[in-house]
Amino acid sequence: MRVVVKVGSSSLTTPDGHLDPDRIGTVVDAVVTVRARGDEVVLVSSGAIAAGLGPLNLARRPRDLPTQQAAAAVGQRALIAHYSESFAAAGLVVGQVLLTVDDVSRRSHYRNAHQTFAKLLELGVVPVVNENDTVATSEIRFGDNDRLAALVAHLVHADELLLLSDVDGLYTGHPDLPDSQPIREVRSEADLAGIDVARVGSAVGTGGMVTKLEAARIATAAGIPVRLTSAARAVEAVEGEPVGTLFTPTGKRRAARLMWLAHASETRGRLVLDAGARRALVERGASLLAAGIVAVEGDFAAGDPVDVVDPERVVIARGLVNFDSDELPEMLGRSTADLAAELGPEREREVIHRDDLILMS
Ligand SMILES: Nc1ncnc2c1ncn2[C@@H]1O[C@H](COP(=O)(O)OP(=O)(O)O)[C@@H](O)[C@H]1O
Ligand SMILES: N[C@@H](CCC(=O)OP(=O)(O)O)C(=O)O
Repeated sequence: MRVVVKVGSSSLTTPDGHLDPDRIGTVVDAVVTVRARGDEVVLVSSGAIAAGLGPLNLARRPRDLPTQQAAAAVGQRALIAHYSESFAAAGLVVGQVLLTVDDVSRRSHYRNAHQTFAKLLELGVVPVVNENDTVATSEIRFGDNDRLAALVAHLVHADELLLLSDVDGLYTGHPDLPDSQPIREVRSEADLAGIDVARVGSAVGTGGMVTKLEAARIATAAGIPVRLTSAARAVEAVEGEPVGTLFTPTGKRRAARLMWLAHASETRGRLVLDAGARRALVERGASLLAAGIVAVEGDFAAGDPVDVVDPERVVIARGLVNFDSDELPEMLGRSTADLAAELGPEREREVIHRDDLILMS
């Protein structure tokens, strides 16, 4: 059994921007409980920026990226020092893993990260993961660690993802509102209809409940169950108590390549399909041929991820394109046989092969 535990900034730090030893202690206890029964655990911990505020005399979470990066550099050191000491007391060694979007979205990096985790777990280390905030720029930033945790859960082939926050589960509306009711189980998207997650959460956390639901969607679609509860109930959660909200799997594990394609990659352009090509992709699971494309938008190279949109510009799929954006215009609407005859055999390929295509709905 392999568990990924993700804990948010609001559950680890005091409002004045320092680490809260008692609250970190409950998370450490949960990890130690998992390890004591012989299971493996990866800890995804936020809190670097929040823990850097106090030492830098910053009153609140900075809005600008350079100050966030500086705070993260200071706070991450304190965070990992605290974890190292706490886990050492239980005889466990900590390894720090700082990831960028590229590490979970580029195929070669993904493989590399997978091997690193495999070795750390084999050696009995507790990997403590965070985004590499000090180098991540705004364009390539996760920002919140919820989605990062879901992608890490897929990366390490986790059996469960535990999201720990300052709230003890999902509610029908903001938990401060008197009418909000707890939700014990989410089995499909339909169970989320009418649930209000619009209001943001704590002052130090990012994304609120919205990013947690996104993380739950990513993980459950890949066959990984997700439990959302408060950090205070972490030990009960890892002991299998039915605390918080359980999101049950909705899909099966997918190839890592398709996982990052759907959830982590940034597309470089769009291919607009005609109605026939749309049907071929959606109903028959066919590859995308030049004959069914009516327009090409953006500037991309062969191998880049692109969005595939229908005539109304609704995204229906994402795929790895086999041609550069400047090669495609002369190919549009033409049959594969024509392309081969007029432009050479290298143009005979499908524009996106079905194995490199993922339907988005
Ligand atoms: N429907 C809802 N159910 C539960 N919490 C909600 C809901 N809508 C908004 N929230 C807010 O989301 C917050 C958790 O998000 P966040 O502060 O980003 O946490 P973390 O730092 O743990 O990632 C909760 O404290 C809560 O105030
Ligand atoms: N990587 C950032 C995490 C950002 C963040 O606030 O995430 P979260 O508290 O999980 O919503 C940090 O360590 O400060």
